[in-house]
Amino acid sequence: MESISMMGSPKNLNETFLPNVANGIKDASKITVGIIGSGDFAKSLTIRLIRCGYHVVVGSRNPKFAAEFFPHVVDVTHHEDAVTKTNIIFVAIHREHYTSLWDLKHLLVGKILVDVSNNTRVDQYPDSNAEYLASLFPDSLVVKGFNVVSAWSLQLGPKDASRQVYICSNNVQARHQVTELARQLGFIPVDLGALSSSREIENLPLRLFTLWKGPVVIAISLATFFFIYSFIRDVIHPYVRNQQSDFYKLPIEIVNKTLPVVAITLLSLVYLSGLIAAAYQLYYGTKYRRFPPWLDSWLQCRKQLGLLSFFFAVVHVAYSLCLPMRRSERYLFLNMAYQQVHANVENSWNEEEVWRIEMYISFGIMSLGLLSLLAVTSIPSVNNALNWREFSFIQVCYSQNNRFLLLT
Ligand SMILES: NC(=O)C1=CN([C@@H]2O[C@H](COP(=O)(O)OP(=O)(O)OC[C@H]3O[C@@H](n4cnc5c(N)ncnc54)[C@H](OP(=O)(O)O)[C@@H]3O)[C@@H](O)[C@H]2O)C=CC1
Ligand SMILES: [Fe+3]
Repeated sequence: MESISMMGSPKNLNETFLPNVANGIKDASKITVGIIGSGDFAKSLTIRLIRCGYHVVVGSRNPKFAAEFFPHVVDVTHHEDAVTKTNIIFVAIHREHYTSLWDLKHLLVGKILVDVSNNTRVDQYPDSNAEYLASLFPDSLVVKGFNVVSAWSLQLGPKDASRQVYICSNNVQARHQVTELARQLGFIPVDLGALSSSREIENLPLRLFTLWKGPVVIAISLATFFFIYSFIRDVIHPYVRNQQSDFYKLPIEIVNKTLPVVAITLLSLVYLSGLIAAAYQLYYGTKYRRFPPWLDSWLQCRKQLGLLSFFFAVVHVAYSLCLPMRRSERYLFLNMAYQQVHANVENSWNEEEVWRIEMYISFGIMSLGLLSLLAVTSIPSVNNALNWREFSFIQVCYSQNNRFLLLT
């Protein structure tokens, strides 16, 4: 069997050197994968590769010292020796040190170099690290991948860590081989095509809740606005007019008045974007015209707006359930009872008020139930399990839910 550990000139990449379990041609135990660098990533990747049956050769500047940190089955050697022993080499060093491999250029011809590097800032360099590596070694087959998994999650194993890895390369064969290797290591490879995607892949770990930023800012702005409005209306205004001090309402009542308004406003924003998009298409008489960027980003973050709406609704429910527990509520209740006795009123039953509150609570619970259903279906694994018809059904439930919420 032709193992990639065979020495010599560039191999024919049409011939895969990774194990193919399906037809039993290859055996992982006979395959050597190279890693340049002996840092955290190299150590974790080594452990994962060994667990999956691969043989690993590590290239280090100081192999004697580095060998102490690797299992004894790992061949820790000099860079030059390591790259001659394998055809697939993980470059687990930082971009600044790529040039240190320059002397190995002739040994790397036709070999797969997997660039796993990350940057510390988005778009830190004019070109991506993988493109830079490809420019240094134009005769090697550079593949970008594995940078989205941390050394920690590599060690934990596929069950406990994020499983998707994004892979791209200008060489289709090399890309397929690394994709297959990722699969063998228990990851879900996502093929992003040519190496030009590497910039996007390198920026992925640096993004911080990209789609959440806008909705969170909107939610906080709305909450602040409605909180100040309710505070002025329910606390400041009675104080200025009648010298009535209702400042005790601030922590619970005013907050609880703000929450449902924010929830329903966010929910309406979810649907408003769709309506505006439909109006836009009707106005221009075509669905093939691009939406303006603001509408595009609005449409993209509907899920986040919906989930934030759900969050505010849940917190509102928790606050509302706690309302009768308050000391202020008890005093007000006693005062009311006293006034009633004083006024000689025997029965204070108000049929209209009773019905209003019964309906209010019932609709509130139903709305929350339907909102929860929608929140659950937004979880990717649940969403993937639904077919198009089931998804539309949930959407109809969701629009009914809006009516419930408006009624409440
Ligand atoms: N750590 C992580 O969780 C992740 C890391 N990565 C990427 O993996 C790569 C390695 O990261 P990590 O292992 O954490 O880094 P480390 O700093 O732990 O290790 C880097 C390795 O590079 C080698 N090195 C250091 N200086 C030089 C030099 N001047 N010339 C040549 N080689 C040098 C060293 O190996 P030696 O002394 O044996 O030569 C060192 O062990 C980086 O590109 C990083 O972005 C990607 C995803 C996650
Ligand atoms: Fe309410």
